[in-house]
Amino acid sequence: MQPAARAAAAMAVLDRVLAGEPAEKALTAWGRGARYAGSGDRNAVRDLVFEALRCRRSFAALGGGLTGRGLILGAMRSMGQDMQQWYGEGAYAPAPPAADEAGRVPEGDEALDVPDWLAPALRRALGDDYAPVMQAMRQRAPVVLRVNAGRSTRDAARSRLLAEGIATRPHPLAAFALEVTEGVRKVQSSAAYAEGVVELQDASSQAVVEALPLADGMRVLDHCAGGGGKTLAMAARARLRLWAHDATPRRMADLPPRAARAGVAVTLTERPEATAPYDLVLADAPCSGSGSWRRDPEGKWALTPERLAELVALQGQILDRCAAMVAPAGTLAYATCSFLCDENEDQVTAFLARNAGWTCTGQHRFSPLQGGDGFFLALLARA
Ligand SMILES: C[S@@+](CC[C@H](N)C(=O)[O-])C[C@H]1O[C@@H](n2cnc3c(N)ncnc32)[C@H](O)[C@@H]1O
Repeated sequence: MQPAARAAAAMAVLDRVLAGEPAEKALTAWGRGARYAGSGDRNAVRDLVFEALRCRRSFAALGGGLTGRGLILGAMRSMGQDMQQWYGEGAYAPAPPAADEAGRVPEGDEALDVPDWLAPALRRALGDDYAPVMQAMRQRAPVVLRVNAGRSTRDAARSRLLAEGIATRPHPLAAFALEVTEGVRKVQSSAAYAEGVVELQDASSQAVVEALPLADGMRVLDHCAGGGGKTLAMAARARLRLWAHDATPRRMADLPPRAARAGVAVTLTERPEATAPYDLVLADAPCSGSGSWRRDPEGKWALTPERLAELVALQGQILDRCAAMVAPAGTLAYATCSFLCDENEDQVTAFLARNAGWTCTGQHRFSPLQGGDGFFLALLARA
């Protein structure tokens, strides 16, 4: 496909997304109908779509409207290009911009691609880092691997990956983190991945697990396990007795094969209370996801004040439920991939006010300026 045809395809996919279809679904539907598209074309269309979604507000301003066409026109203009270059590319080239598609230069929160209603809460949470962090959230996220300490050292894993055409460099945020610098698309088909030497995991996610007080022999519950990224990272840190729970058990469907690949044992449970108490309970709670907007840009535009209030209430309930399962002198670790104080520090303050006999022994914020997603971790100790 010519660049013009790829741009036209991205416009059509974006129109479906703007009409309410999830981006992955819209891309799959386009891919099924585009048998002529090779893997390079599919990757290029996908990259364009996700870039336009990360920068939806500013590109719509630059491109003269919130449509698939406006977003791609805005993307071109943000790179100092215009559709002129495509006019020779035949029938698939988008039509030249009309007079009412001139667009305008975005300013302030519009230029930072922040929804107006969220800007005050993000400013409060991020302070002087607000603008640089929001700029960072407009960029594509790095691909980071976690070396499985049970299978390899970081240096040995780097050599293995390099032999398969995947170049990496150590990531400063976590001891076993490697950032992929070349060969990103080869990772999931590599032998190193298939044999459990490496897993895909954001650097802040890894740093959160490194900050947990884990030791051999501990009984540990991952209460919001999802696909099990943190479950497996915890298993790599110490010899634990490990349980994983999720309110939607099918989200854990990949966990048994991933655990087998990594060579660790995890028990999935629908009734975590039945095997309580635990020395440590991790509540990696459902949240706004504001810290991972680079990976899930649709989440930025889908969030509403009502949904945020629901999430804050749910986080409080999860914390209280988890607290009841922590053994005396044990730890409740509360994590979110959110920037917002409502979901982080304020949630901890409210928990301590509701629950006597607990103290907060540490709070950490991980910033995208350190190279990972935005994350928050609070360690709560039971007296
Ligand atoms: C942030 S994700 C977890 C990501 C996961 N820990 C990882 O590292 O890959 C939050 C998870 O919480 C689950 N969840 C939502 N409500 C829950 C509840 N009330 N109790 C337990 N899990 C819940 C969701 O299904 C989702 O999988």
